[in-house]
Amino acid sequence: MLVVNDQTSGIPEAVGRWLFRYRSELAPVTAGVGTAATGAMLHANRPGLWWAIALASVAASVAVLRGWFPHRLDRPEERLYAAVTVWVVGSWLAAATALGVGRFPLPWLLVVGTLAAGVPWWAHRRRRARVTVDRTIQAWPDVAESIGLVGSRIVSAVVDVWGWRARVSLRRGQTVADAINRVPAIESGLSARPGAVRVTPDASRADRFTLRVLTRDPHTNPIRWRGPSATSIHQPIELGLYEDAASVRVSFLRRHALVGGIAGSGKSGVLNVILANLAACPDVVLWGIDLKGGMELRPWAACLDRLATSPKEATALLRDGVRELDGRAGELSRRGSRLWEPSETAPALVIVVDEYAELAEEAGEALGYADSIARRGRAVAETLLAATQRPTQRAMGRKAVRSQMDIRVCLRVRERRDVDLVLGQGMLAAGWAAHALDAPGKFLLSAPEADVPQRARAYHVTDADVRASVGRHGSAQPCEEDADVINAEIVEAAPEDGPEAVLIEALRAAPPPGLSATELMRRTGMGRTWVYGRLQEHAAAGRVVQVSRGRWRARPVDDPMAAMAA
Ligand SMILES: Nc1ncnc2c1ncn2[C@@H]1O[C@H](COP(=O)(O)OP(=O)(O)OP(=O)(O)O)[C@@H](O)[C@H]1O
Repeated sequence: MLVVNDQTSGIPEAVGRWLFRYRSELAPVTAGVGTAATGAMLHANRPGLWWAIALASVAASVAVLRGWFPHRLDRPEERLYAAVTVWVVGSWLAAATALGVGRFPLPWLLVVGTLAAGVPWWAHRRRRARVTVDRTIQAWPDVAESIGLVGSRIVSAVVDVWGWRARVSLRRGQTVADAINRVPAIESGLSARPGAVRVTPDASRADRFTLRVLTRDPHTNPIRWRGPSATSIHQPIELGLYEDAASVRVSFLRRHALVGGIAGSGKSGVLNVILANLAACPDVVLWGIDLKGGMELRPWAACLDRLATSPKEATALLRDGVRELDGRAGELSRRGSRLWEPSETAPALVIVVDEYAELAEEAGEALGYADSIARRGRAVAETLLAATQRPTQRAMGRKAVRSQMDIRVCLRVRERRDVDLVLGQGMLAAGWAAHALDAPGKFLLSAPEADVPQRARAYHVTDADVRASVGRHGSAQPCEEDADVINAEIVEAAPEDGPEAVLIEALRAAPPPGLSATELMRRTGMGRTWVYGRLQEHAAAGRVVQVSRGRWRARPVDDPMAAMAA
């Protein structure tokens, strides 16, 4: 008897629990039944109210359509659905109030209307996601217990385009590192796909973290590059997109950068994005070192003032980089300033080194120069941008280059411990799981403006994009001018000897595409500042023209543009 009682009391409870659990799915049916009951009640008590109900339903549907309420309906298609539903329900209710719920064809209309309105409701992705989140919040205490985060709570949760995110509060004594170490367990506890969960520390509270569950990977497809985001080194460069579609923006002004990742992880792809932006900045001069025979950087040759493809050239390039640095430092101290502000006439110098490990192996002497630039280059806007597979001590040389890298772009690494190698000690434990990145171009960025491990994917710069960039920003092709017809004024301005005489002679004899500032520095033996200073003065006096970005020559006498400028 006692058993029978237990069973009978258990059935309504189970049904109640089931109804409550599936309340969202049952909402159209509940609304249909509720509307019929209200119609029956109104018809029995206030049948004359039908016109007020009809008017109210029109007013309410207009208000919904205009977005006056409810505010969480932020998409036009959702508002349209809600407005039509309100109007149809209101109209049916008005008819039922006047005529009675049982009058033909009102019952049939109610059934058909409930099903018709139910289909979009049941199919709606955001609603289903919301329901999943609600259920997850309810089930979290059990999940937390089984994954070893007993006592943690979901404080709030929102659904987004790719899944949902929640703020999780930890029990006293638990840390974000505990959650990070349990990411695979969380995925299992939530029955999510492997790789779907992200745990991000909360910068303001050590006992909280953001849990992100991606039902779909936003980075499945390559993201087409949309053109340069910067026209000056003073502006941040957009490297790609985070998983929430926000762009990854980072400033390269006065910062050395390291791009690390296994072969095929997309290092050259990231370098291409950076180069495509820097090439569009007239206040930047680019030098390149590519000891893989120029395979990666040669397509950019026309945008590089110098390209070294052999150990000897690389050593000479970095040695000149140090000379340039010294020249700039001297110039700064003469001016009494602390920082070199890059401009078109005093550009920043960025030295790009593809596969830095080759440099360490084949041009040991060059490492000393690179180290010097890494330590002293920031103030004078002379920086390194290095890519390498594994930035070990051996690959980076015994010098301090790696520790000087302010920007770290970490693509996929093979082993967990390589995360710390690229990003710095302790980063793996802090949740920077670069070993779990699963497609080329996916990366984690550590920089002064990016201190949380958010996955991003670099823009995909195609070969055609590189060609277009080089065509737009590279040196001009030789033109048809007669190189011997030059401005007489520059000849008159020439002193008998000294660097000024060498400079003028070089500019006078320059071929139509002009000479780069680097070449002029080499010929005169003077620093960049001196060369640019002289060029500016001659250009202001109309004696010299800038043929293309960073290339100069004496003004031809029959150059009408130059004559106008003069
Ligand atoms: N952001 C990206 N989106 C999509 N595909 C990319 C992206 N970056 C690179 N890839 C593709 O991945 C492949 C490898 O890229 P990449 O050559 O840049 O890798 P890497 O790390 O420089 O390799 P290696 O060390 O061998 O030079 C290429 O086929 C490239 O097209």
